[in-house]
Amino acid sequence: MYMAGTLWKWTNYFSGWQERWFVLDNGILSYYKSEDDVNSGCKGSVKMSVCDISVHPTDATRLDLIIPGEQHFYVKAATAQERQEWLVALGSTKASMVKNTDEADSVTNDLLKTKRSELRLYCDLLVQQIHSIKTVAEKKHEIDIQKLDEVTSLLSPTCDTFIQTLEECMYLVQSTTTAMMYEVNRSPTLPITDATIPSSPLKLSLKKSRQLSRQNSNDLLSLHSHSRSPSISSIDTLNTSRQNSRIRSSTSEPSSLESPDQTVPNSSVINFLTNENSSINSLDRLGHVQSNPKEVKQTERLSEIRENDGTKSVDDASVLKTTNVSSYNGLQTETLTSRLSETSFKSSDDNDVFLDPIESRVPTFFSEMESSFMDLKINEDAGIPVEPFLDSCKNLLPIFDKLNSTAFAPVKMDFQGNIRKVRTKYSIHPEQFTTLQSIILHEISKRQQNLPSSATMALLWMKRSLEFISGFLEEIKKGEENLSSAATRAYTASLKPYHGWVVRGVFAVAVKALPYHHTFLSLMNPSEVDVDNQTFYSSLMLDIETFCSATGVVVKILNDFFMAHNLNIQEQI
Ligand SMILES: CCCCCCCCCCCCC/C=C/[C@@H](O)[C@H](CO[C@@H]1O[C@H](CO)[C@@H](O)[C@H](O)[C@H]1O)NC(=O)CCCCCCCCCCCCCCCCC
Repeated sequence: MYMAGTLWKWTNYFSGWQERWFVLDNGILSYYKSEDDVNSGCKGSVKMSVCDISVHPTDATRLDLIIPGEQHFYVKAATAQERQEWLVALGSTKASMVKNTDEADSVTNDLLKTKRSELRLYCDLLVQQIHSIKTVAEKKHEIDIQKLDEVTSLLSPTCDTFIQTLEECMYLVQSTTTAMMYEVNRSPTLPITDATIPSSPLKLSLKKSRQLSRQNSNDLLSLHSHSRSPSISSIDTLNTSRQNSRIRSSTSEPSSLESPDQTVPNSSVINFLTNENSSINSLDRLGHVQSNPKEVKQTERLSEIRENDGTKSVDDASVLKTTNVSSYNGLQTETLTSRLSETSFKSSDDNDVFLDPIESRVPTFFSEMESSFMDLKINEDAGIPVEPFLDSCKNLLPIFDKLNSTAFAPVKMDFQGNIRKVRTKYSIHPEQFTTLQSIILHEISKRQQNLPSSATMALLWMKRSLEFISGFLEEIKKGEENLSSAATRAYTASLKPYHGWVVRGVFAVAVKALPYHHTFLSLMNPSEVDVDNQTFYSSLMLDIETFCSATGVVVKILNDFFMAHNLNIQEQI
């Protein structure tokens, strides 16, 4: 973490507050007479890991750094916002240093010691077994085949266990190293790259970081905790909202709104993704659209039609989506896709007028994704397949680059880091770890599930992140045009309960860097179509609905699993 800027430091009653140039680099905060003096040595410095940070009770620009029993630094920023930026930088530097040196390290070290002694044991066993084989084999004239079989049969499982334990050691070391480097480098000033570990922090002065602010009426300092039951799953919200936006089934009677010039054809609306057609282009896969752009002039019109004609739609796509969730609850889960595909075919068969959805749709960020949660084939026992899940998450990463602000760097790194943690674990035993749940169960059996570097924790935070993303998109779909408000509401209902003040500060900075609604829509628009085109807007809203619905199923399954295994840790980070 690197940060530099002007702060006023309390000197004494005679000189009062003196303007100084402060630099936070590599866990050390140093100050200089001025920016020009940076190369001629600092006037003082403090190591963040040993000092406490406190804010002044009445002065919103002041913060105090205290080395217990030794030294006090009283400093003031130019504005409350600048103080907040310093608090975030200083706080996260301190948090990452303390975290790495303390709990994570000691737990992992203990585990590594255990693993090492296990390895020693298997090694001794191997030596003994080879010795036994040698002894049997040396008796040239009277080789006891049965005995030989017996001693050699032990070799293979011992070798397997040895290798497995060795892999676990490597996993522990690798993920801890990754986590440590990742934590140390975690900073709102890092460049957004796809590199595994960022090589060097991007230097960003306060002047520059102020430019990040584009749109927000939120007060950066409003970091107070909101109470919420974290167990409320987003699926409940999804189900409720879905009831308000039913989509007509192929068999439903035409509603009064279905005059020929304004009909939303049944089949096209219901034509969600299909397994069978997965090779066809993504527009087709997500082709749940109006028949003709002219026919539905506004998205409000579309929802009006849906609300009005939804009452008879027992069989419709929205109900089916809910049915999938109910099926999951009854543990009869089919794939979301196969269920929807049935509907798609049924509706097309039942309708004489089946318009090609491609004609009336335009691509969106979602329809262009190579694969997403809509494509997940959830097992009958609700098992979530690992690779498709990770790919669906990975395909969300480009959004951070589109948002194009360093303020999202820590968020992207965390999300990406978690994908990597799960993938690393999966790669140890791809044949054994077929579902996310199998990975978690394995970690539980090894008592690794609560380690910061565990795949279980990574999945817990990924689930919370997906709840955030879904909540954010739901807000936009509901018509919220202030992205800060949308993000804040989604955040309050998903991640905030688990964040302490430092991380809430990171959110506050990120939310300030959000673009305007119109810019956001253009980021979701991969084609040349005008972003103000109504068909684009309608396509996007429908794609968002599908995305949120499919994500909701996954989140619900994970929620239930975490609850059932007492893994839904409530602690704040
Ligand atoms: C709309 C954009 C707003 C962006 C703001 C998003 C919310 C930011 C929240 C602040 C996150 C700060 C970064 C890191 C925080 C971590 O400390 C925290 C905990 O980390 C976890 O610690 C565990 C214990 O050590 C460890 O085991 C685990 O591995 C580790 O993850 N992590 C988090 O809180 C997770 C934050 C991730 C948030 C992802 C949000 C994704 C936002 C995407 C914006 C896209 C907008 C929607 C468009 C969608 C189009 C598809």
